[in-house]
Amino acid sequence: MNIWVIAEQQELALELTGAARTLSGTAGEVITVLTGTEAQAQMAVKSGASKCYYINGEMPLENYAESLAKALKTAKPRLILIGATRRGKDLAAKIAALLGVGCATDGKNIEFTAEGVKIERMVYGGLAVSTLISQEETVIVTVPPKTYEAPAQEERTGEVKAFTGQPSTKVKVVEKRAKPKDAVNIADAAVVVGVGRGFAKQEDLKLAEDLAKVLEGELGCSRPVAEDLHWLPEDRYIGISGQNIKPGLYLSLGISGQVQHISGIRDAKIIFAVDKNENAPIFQNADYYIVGDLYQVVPALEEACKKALNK
Ligand SMILES: Cc1cc2nc3c(=O)[nH]c(=O)nc-3n(C[C@H](O)[C@H](O)[C@H](O)COP(=O)(O)OP(=O)(O)OC[C@H]3O[C@@H](n4cnc5c(N)ncnc54)[C@H](O)[C@@H]3O)c2cc1C
Repeated sequence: MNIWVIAEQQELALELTGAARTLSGTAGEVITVLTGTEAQAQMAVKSGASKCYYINGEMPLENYAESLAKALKTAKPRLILIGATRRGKDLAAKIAALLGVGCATDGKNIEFTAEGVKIERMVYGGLAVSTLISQEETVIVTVPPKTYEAPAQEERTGEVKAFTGQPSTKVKVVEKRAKPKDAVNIADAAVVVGVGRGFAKQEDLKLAEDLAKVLEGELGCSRPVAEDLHWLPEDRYIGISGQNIKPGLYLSLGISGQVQHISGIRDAKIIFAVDKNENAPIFQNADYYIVGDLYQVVPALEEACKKALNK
């Protein structure tokens, strides 16, 4: 089975290339297209790509929809995996329309079966799983970061080429400025301390920061803390429209636990929640919890952790 992978982020390109290699078996071709350098493309080959095209130009990925669709029309892969970043989702919709094929968003547990390509997707904000079988000749699936593990790099050879298709856009890039971004990616943190609207003031987040420091963890938050209150950067909010995290420990402080937040913490190994409302929905998803005022509980937790960890 031939599979194309298209991703704008290096790590995601490797995750999807590894998944595609497993799905296609040794005989199938895996063609990866990534935005990046030749060296990054070489890494995709070592992750299982038979060929890798790199796009190292000025234009964002979605502007290559037409030229990529042209290449895909000729190649006719059975499956096209596209990294579900904002740009990737835009690109997937455009390519699906140009090729006239179906597009399943946020897919996981993808399998080739006798009936077709089986794809699982979370629906209703993560409350249910829908299973689709695509019997089309080609199907597009967008896959969020961290759905698959990036494989170990192996000594492999494959073709690496600059993508020659041109971007189609009337927009001209006049200047590029890096968006101020947190150096930390909470999706990779082993311990995440999540803060919610249970904190009355921004200064009070210091309590959570201190606890996170003792636990050598990172601070995450609910969406309103980042988007409405602007107390933390947007790449720290967790949930269906934010980050999916997979820490060993997620410590939720003053977060009610609405389904949109829970969707991002489902893969945490241990969820520990603190909320003053004994009926807070977060408790239904927590392994351990304390009903109490976080202004009293968090300093006590910090002390207890310091003692337990000899800090
Ligand atoms: C389309 C859509 C997408 C969304 N996506 C996301 C998403 O990705 N991520 C996300 O987080 N949200 C998302 N939301 C918002 C979500 O529905 C909730 O509104 C949000 O998660 C609530 O944030 P919160 O728990 O911090 O605040 P609240 O719901 O207000 O909860 C605050 C909690 O703090 C507790 N509390 C108050 N004071 C104290 C105290 N002193 N000590 C202890 N506990 C205290 C309260 O009992 C309460 O449980 C989305 C909503 C929509 C409609």
